[in-house]
Amino acid sequence: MLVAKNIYKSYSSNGIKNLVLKNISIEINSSDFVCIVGRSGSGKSTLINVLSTLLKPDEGTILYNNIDITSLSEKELNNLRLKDFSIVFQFHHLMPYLTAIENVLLPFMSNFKPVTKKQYEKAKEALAKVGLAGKENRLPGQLSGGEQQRVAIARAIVKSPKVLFADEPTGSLDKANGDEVIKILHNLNDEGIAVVMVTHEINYAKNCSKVIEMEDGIIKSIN
Ligand SMILES: Nc1ncnc2c1ncn2[C@@H]1O[C@H](COP(=O)(O)OP(=O)(O)OP(=O)(O)O)[C@@H](O)[C@H]1O
Repeated sequence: MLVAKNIYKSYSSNGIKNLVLKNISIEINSSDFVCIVGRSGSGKSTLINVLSTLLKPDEGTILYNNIDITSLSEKELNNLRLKDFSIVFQFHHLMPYLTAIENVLLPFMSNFKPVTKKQYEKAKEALAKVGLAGKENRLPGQLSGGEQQRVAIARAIVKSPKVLFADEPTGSLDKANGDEVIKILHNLNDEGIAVVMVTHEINYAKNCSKVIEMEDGIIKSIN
């Protein structure tokens, strides 16, 4: 479904080019739960950002259902991100003055039309899926850190994406809340969403269908 071929990515600052991804090739299937692991600075976040289209690679192709998404226009990329790809970060990035359900409804608001009853029901369903039924009308500040992250996951899945990218989704959580988030991601994967996750927590990589180990910008191993 997602095939990255010969990806190179560098950052430039003060005229100095830092090559961070060096000839990366990977294949992600629709049923995969992929974990990207590796030392700090090995290029994990850069890789997930390139795969999820947040960053453009310098070289290489990324085929999504046989379409090269590296050559899409910004408008086409936005469509892809709204429809098929979704992203969860280490920090939840919720709007503090909107309730949980209003935050989850945000992806429906990109066309400035009023939210429909069906969309509201979908948002409620997404919150129930992450174990937050009954807490729809709480503000983020009235939820625990783990619950806030689960609202962010509900927001990411409300439009039924095909691929969910998660960059250190448990990074700011304690073990119990981190475990809960991982369980939710596995449930979503069982329901048919491909998951691509960066994690420092080697235990969380154990139940993944693919573990990609990064080292200094190259893939050290794929298991
Ligand atoms: N926006 C940027 N501009 C310049 N250099 C960057 C930028 N983002 C990352 N880098 C550099 O690219 C390299 C890889 O960073 P990246 O964040 O992808 O690694 P990582 O494996 O995710 O690290 P961590 O586990 O610490 O989050 C690092 O040397 C980092 O300093």
